Amino acid sequence: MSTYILAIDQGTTSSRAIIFNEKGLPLWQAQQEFKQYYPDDGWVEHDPEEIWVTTLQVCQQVMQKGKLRSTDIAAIGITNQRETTVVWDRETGKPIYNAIVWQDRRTASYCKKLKQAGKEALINQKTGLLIDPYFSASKLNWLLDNVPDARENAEAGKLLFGTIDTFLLWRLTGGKSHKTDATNASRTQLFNIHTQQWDEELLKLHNVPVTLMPEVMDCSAEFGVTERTLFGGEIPILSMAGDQQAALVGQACFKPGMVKSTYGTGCFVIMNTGEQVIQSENRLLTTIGYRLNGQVNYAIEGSIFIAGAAMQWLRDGLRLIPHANVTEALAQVAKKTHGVYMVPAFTGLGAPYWDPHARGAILGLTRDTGVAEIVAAALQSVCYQTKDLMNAMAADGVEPTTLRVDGGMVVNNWMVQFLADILGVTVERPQVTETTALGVAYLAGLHKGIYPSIEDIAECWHSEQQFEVSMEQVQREKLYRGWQDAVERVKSKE
Ligand SMILES: Nc1ncnc2c1ncn2[C@@H]1O[C@H](COP(=O)(O)OP(=O)(O)O)[C@@H](O)[C@H]1O
Ligand SMILES: O=P(O)(O)OC[C@H](O)CO
Repeated sequence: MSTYILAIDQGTTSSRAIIFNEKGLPLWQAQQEFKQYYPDDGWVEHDPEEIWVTTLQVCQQVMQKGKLRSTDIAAIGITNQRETTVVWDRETGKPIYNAIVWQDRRTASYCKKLKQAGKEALINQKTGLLIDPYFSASKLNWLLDNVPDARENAEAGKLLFGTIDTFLLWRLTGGKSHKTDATNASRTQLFNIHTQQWDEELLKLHNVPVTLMPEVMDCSAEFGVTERTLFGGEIPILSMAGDQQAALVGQACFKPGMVKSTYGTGCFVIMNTGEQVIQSENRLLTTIGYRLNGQVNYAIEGSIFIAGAAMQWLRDGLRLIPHANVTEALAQVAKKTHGVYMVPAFTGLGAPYWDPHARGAILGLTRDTGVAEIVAAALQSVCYQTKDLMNAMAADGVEPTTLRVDGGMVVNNWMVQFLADILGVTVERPQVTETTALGVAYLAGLHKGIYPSIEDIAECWHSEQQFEVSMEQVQREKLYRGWQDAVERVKSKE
């Protein structure tokens, strides 16, 4: 029996495919970036056709690299940028509009009205989420209200909704399978995380006909088979999970209290809380970590909208650096006591502030501030934001002792060391940092029987480096107070 798993990782800035062996080692990879569309202030869109084409191409490329045929692939797993919303025509498969990306803020006023109508407690109790443009429901409502004929066609049952996992599944199966998994469903704000059903009251609140909604499955399940023509034969699709939850699995955080933090475009800290549903009193999200055999494993999450994206802004927006990989060397030569703080609130502030109107700032500049200090401040902002989230978790009574990190930014040793120092906890970096793809490969392997249980998966996790705390408490507190002061200055007055 073949034991190769093809993991599709459809992220915010690129589509990736990786083939893993049964030991969880990546053998071949392919990646393609795609275009970001910013049609208006705070709007972010993707072209779903570009998402589909880049995804298909990276899958085909990775199979070519490994000289593999469809029969050599035991299963496909799909993991994806979450919340991003697509609506398409059931007959033609054509999207009615671009995908509205999770970062998009166009529904801020709709969200404000929901808040003013006093709906936050209801939404929070049922979905574990807060009212913010981040989640799919307000985006879906916008599409139905603003795309010509959309509402009429939706009510006539002609349209389908999906997050990116569902859209890709629909295309991969030639329009035969309209499904999602519980983790992706839990980010829509239309899914009741207690009953595990689409919630009638929430569908009504957001004015969404239920006929649009996909079937919700476990993360390891029979999602469908690929259309023969795509890869020269059918390949079963046996897992799906939102990318941050997939990383929780890829980091083998299976025990309550274990935390992973992923540093890609944004940063997402997730703690496993087991069967316990923790309703945060500090504006964190309750979400589904994974669902296996109908058994729900809950998690608590803090989401930061800008992490690696701050490096992209230094590179593309300010042209201060040629590439993100020079930031480590620059930060090393920055003055130790530079006093510069960057608050990268380009699209508002996420957890625990949830201020969609806040905007970014660089504070504490002096005549001897140079590129190195600004770069260091950008890297540090990501670490300070992680501390904000860890503090919120601690205030909710769940305090982590170690942290497992992954994502494109964690190759930066300077940043990871500062993270350990500012948090005051040991930070662990695994051997395989493509944990998102790995997680969904594990989930597919679980269904296929390659891994008999999650305990077998946990044995595949190996540390590459541990970063121990080397900063004095007094220094940590002083630096963090400076950050808190900087955040106060960028918060909106609304
Ligand atoms: N050496 C580095 N130091 C800091 N940031 C980096 C470094 N290398 C890459 N990055 C950042 O990591 C991000 C890419 O991470 P990745 O996990 O691929 O993101 P995503 O999945 O969100 O597309 C980019 O925003 C990039 O700026
Ligand atoms: O594509 P990433 O890695 O930036 O992740 C995006 C998140 O899933 C948004 O919630």
